[in-house]
Amino acid sequence: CVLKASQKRRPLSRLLEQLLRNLEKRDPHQFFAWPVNDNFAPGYSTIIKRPMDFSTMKQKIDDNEYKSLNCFISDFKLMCNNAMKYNKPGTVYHKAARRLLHAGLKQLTPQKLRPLGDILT
Ligand SMILES: COc1ccc(OC)c(-c2cc(C(C)=O)n3cccnc23)c1
Repeated sequence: CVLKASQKRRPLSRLLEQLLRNLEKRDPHQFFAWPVNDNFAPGYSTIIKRPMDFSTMKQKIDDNEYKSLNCFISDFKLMCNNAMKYNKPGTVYHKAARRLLHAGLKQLTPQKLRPLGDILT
């Protein structure tokens, strides 16, 4: 069937959605799936000035807010670094963030992304 213009996804959006799905697989407990709630994380919104989570990244893709892959990667790093700032080392969340950051950046290396071709230039 022919896609209507409104259904056509921009090439960058399609790529970012694929990368996001792969990153989400590294968060099996879904600690990063939604915004962190101050009720479960006392003082979170005073300590973390720029919260980020996978659902917000998905919305930014849908709203075409990411103009480049680097902006997407910056939000991913921000999300993980927020967790390593708020949660003490040794906590389940700090460890999950460090593992997620490490695994995620391995998926986002130029070697892994080069096969996607000129979509990134
Ligand atoms: C225990 O189940 C959940 C479920 C969802 C969460 O965040 C979306 C979190 C969560 C995620 C985080 C993070 C990422 O810092 N966190 C910090 C303190 C207390 N809870 C959380 C935990």
